[in-house]
Amino acid sequence: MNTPLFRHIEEQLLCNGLAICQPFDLQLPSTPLSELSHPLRTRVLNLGEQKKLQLAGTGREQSHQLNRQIRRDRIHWLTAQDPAEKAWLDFMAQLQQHLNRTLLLGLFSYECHFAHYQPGDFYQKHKDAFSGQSNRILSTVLYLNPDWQPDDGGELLIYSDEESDSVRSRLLPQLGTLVTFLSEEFPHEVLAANRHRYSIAGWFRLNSSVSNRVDPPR
Ligand SMILES: O=C(O)CCC(=O)C(=O)O
Ligand SMILES: [Fe+2]
Repeated sequence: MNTPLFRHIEEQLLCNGLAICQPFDLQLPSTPLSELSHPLRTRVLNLGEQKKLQLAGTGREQSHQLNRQIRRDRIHWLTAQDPAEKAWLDFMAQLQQHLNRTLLLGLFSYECHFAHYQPGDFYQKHKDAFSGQSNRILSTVLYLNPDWQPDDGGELLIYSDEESDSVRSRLLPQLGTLVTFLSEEFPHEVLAANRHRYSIAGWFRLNSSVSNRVDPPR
């Protein structure tokens, strides 16, 4: 059922290391992303009301104060307990299977969290993985904001490489847009918005188990 979408992601990843899927892409007449996104937006709004979104960190050793200079979002990890969250995890499990079959990526697990950026919040230029130091291989972001306008800000900037400041893609966080990219390849940055900005950021990982110890997700 999701084959055209998965094939689109597969082909773009193969050519560019980066795949952008927009809900009204004419090449993808029946993308399920809009359908999946609505209940996920409702869910993250509820989590916000229940104060279940927590300040995010960027690494265990870093102090809270330093984190605040790098990223300002609040997060909540998805689990299969909630039906909307489970639907997203199931969908990503299908994508994992597809990419392993077609691109032989050896993706082993997927972890993801909701993120809420309040007006003015940002995430400075960073990479999600550094070669040899992490088993995060593929990053994904699904956006959950209906009617996002260019004036609202909050774009995701994806840079060509570490050295240059040349922006390869600039993306509005529009409801149902999904971006997938190789975690070690692309530095990226979230610009401050003047609206509340919701998303699901996730990572496929390789298995880095040693001596029969299976690496836990996260
Ligand atoms: O929300 C986005 O556009 C990207 C978020 C991000 O880069 C991250 O959470 O690592
Ligand atoms: Fe990131």
